[in-house]
Amino acid sequence: MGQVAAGNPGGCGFLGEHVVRMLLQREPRLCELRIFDLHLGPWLDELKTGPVRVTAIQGDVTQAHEVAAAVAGTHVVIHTAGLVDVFGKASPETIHEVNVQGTQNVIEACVQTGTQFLVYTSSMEVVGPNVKGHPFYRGNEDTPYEAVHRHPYPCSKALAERLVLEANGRKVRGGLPLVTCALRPTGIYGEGHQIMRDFYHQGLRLGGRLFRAIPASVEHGRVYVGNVAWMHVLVARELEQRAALMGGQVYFCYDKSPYKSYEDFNMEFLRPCGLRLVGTRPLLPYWLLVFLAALNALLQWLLRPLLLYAPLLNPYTLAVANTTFTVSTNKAQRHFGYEPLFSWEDSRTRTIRWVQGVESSSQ
Ligand SMILES: NC(=O)C1=CN([C@@H]2O[C@H](COP(=O)(O)OP(=O)(O)OC[C@H]3O[C@@H](n4cnc5c(N)ncnc54)[C@H](O)[C@@H]3O)[C@@H](O)[C@H]2O)C=CC1
Ligand SMILES: CC(C)[C@@H](O)CC[C@@H](C)[C@H]1CC[C@H]2[C@@H]3[C@H](O)CC4=CC(=O)CC[C@]4(C)[C@H]3CC[C@]12C
Repeated sequence: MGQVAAGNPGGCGFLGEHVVRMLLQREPRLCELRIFDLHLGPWLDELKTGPVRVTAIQGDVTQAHEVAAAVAGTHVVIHTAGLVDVFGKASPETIHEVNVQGTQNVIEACVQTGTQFLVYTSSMEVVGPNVKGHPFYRGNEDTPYEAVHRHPYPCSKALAERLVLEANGRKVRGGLPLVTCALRPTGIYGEGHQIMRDFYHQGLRLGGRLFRAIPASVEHGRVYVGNVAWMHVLVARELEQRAALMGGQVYFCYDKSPYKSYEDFNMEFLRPCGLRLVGTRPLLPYWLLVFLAALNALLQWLLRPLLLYAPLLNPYTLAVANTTFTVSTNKAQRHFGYEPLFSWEDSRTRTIRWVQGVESSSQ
């Protein structure tokens, strides 16, 4: 692959920023990087002084013409843009419009303008946990699992992923085949993770304590944002040479992060920052948590005309947190030589430092 011009819809988000920085640090053939996002970050300005031509484009993936203009002339597109909402902040229609129609617009832009390689950030949620609460224990890309969803977010990710995979092989302008690939991160953590910041602030408000709501036995797969970004860069690099093997494939994003409950895993970073998790088992019975989650959903609906009430606890987040979902796979290693760039110890240290930075900035 010669000189590379890459496009990154969603490049200003939590994952997107790490993908942008990883591309600039570790892709020597990159000559131009276009960052397309609804909300451009101020940090982009510091990137424009380097050897790579960095272009920040403010735009909306739901607007096909804006996407086409941004994609035209690129060699590869890394599509991380999305509405990551499981808290009821956006309507189901908006989630669908951004995540599904927006992805369709990215695909069509590649076809119409001749971009041959598309990497899509999918999600573990395409698989599960399903509405029946079936555990997915150390599963891989081929593990049979009844992927049944009702929530708008997982539904939108599953639809978008299917569009991307079905587009593999379509002829783009110029007659060459489009080569697509979807990456499925499990719960991403690291510098910039808003939910981790929310948990930290919640703990500060509660006198340095968080109260266990989920049994420690319920394990949730997590992956460090730097390793997810690295996997995206590797796929963007290898997709051309390994098109026959990788085209139309899905890959879970994984690293050496330990399998723990969502709350215990968060405490790996919050405990060194002075918080403690109260209770070796859930302090409230599950039926009461279900009631409180339903009450939050009712309050959100009643208050919507006045204000946005979107707490962490709602029926969906409780169900997901309470269902084991862990992956164990090496498909990415087998197909394109992926090895995590950051060890668990390094990932943990970097995340702790970031939370401590949140601590100092909020004092
Ligand atoms: N955060 C997580 O734990 C996981 C995230 N993912 C996926 O990774 C991707 C990135 O997620 P995060 O970085 O966590 O989310 P984020 O919300 O931090 O970033 C999403 C980015 O997309 C942009 N965006 C949203 N709507 C847009 C639109 N209409 N037009 C253009 N840009 C738009 C946002 O401005 C933001 O910069 C998403 O596709 C998400 O589904 C997958 C698995 C886990
Ligand atoms: C209030 C308690 C029940 C608390 O434990 C709730 C935690 C809850 C906010 C998180 C538990 C599992 C998370 C999701 C999981 O990591 C999978 C995801 C994949 C994505 O593509 C986007 C984010 C998320 C849905 C993630 C969101 C936060 C949780 C539901």
